[in-house]
Amino acid sequence: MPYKITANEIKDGWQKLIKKILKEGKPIKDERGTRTLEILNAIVEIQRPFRPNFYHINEEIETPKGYFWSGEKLKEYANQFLKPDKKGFIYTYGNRLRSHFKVDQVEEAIKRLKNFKKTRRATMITWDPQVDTKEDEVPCMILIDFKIRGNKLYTTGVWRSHDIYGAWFPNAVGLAHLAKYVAEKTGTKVGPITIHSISAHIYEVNFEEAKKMMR
Ligand SMILES: O=c1ccn([C@H]2C[C@H](O)[C@@H](COP(=O)(O)O)O2)c(=O)[nH]1
Repeated sequence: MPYKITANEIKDGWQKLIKKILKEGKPIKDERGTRTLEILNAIVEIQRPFRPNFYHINEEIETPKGYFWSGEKLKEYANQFLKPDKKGFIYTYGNRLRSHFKVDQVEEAIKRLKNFKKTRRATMITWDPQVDTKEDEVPCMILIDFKIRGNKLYTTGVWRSHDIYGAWFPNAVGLAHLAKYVAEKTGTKVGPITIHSISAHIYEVNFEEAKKMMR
């Protein structure tokens, strides 16, 4: 059975998911020989990824206290979701979405949403079978989908494999920034963001930090 979590903000969704894995995760050794605790098919819905303020400017995403992803580093990472340039990395999500396949999937999705608001076809992928069936470092976020319903933009991301302590939070912030961009371009409001992690795991080296973060 999938695990369903609903949260107001990204930070709350992350904490609830960590708790779930620490409590119910099964020990799995991955193909690098590293120990993890894992649950399969964790689906987290974040209802308000951005905390609105009175004037709707400088909307904020709160970072968990003491967490190593924050400030400029987090902003820079989140921006990568929108940048076509992979800047020497093996892959980046922005590159896969906007340039790698010789099509800007973000702009194409926006076009479809503008042409027909309730379209079910505003979907983007990152997995390139030509490359990713052979390489070791391959994208974890595989698919992003947008739906407009009631003038709200619903964003869904699917991760084949998700490091919940080390990467889920910045990944979610990146997805939220992408959603914001698409919402602005389509004249909609950022609605819920749903993150489906097929393998949701925490590495053994992070167990203690993860527990501390829950206090
Ligand atoms: O955006 C990313 C990129 C990587 N990872 C994590 C997931 C896994 O812990 C690891 C990749 O290992 P494999 O699933 O490829 O073995 O990196 C993420 O969580 N998010």
